[in-house]
Amino acid sequence: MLLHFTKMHGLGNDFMVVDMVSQSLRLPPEKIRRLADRRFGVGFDQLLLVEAPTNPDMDFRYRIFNADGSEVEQCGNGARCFARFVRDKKLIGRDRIRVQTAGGNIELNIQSNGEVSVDMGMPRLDPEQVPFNAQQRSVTYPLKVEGQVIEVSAISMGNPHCVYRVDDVHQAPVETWGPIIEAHPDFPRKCNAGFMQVVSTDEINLRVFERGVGETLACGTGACAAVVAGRLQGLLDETVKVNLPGGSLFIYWPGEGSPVMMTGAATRVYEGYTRL
Ligand SMILES: N[C@@H](CCC[C@H](N)C(=O)O)C(=O)O
Repeated sequence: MLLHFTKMHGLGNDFMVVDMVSQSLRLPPEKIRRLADRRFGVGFDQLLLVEAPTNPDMDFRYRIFNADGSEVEQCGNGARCFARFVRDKKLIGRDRIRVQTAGGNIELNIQSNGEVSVDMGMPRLDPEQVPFNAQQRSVTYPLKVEGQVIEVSAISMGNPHCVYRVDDVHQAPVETWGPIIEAHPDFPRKCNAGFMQVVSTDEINLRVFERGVGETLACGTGACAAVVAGRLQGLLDETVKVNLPGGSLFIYWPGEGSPVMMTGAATRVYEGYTRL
């Protein structure tokens, strides 16, 4: 059987996007891992499925699978690509698109310059919502990593994030501590490990070791979580430029009680068919 897909990326965080409204197929985890393989398959960080909504107030259901085959709740860079995909394929005629995800409903807005703004919803800050093992909510929490105790933020953007502030992202122990933090027992559903350098009150540098993938060139939900973490620590303004290895995003978060807004590029690379 042939599967039709579109290869897209958001700042180098790359996706295989599949229209499941007009195609029907089963993609078990071992098949997803094979497709994600950069030598034996198409190669991607996440597989994004475009489905009909189960909630009549929504336009689509957006499902996300990591390269390791696990289904996850949210993906920010993927959301921007999702918007471009459904618009370019004429699956919808509007630039404002409401999407249902396992991590909550989000709203996507395609702008006249082609960039996409996403209302990513409210950050979840209570430890049980992340989920994170702590007795009570705090701005930062101690976390034991390789015999050292570091201070981190634990935030859910629909999916779990740990944000650790470093002096210089280029020197940060992303390759060594990333996998340890990702699988840390205090994050019972694992987490995406962000390493954030505050450059000024309106700019940060960020590297993210993503759950189920490894370090990616960009992570949209990671950028949102980092800005929330920085704002709660009193370090950042409402609008922050987030520099990731693959490019920059703009994140706007006025504070608690408000949703996080993310704006950035979404790029189509090519379309293809692959045999399943
Ligand atoms: N690349 C994403 C996040 C994808 C999901 C993540 N790896 C997880 O397991 O939660 C983004 O842009 O947000």
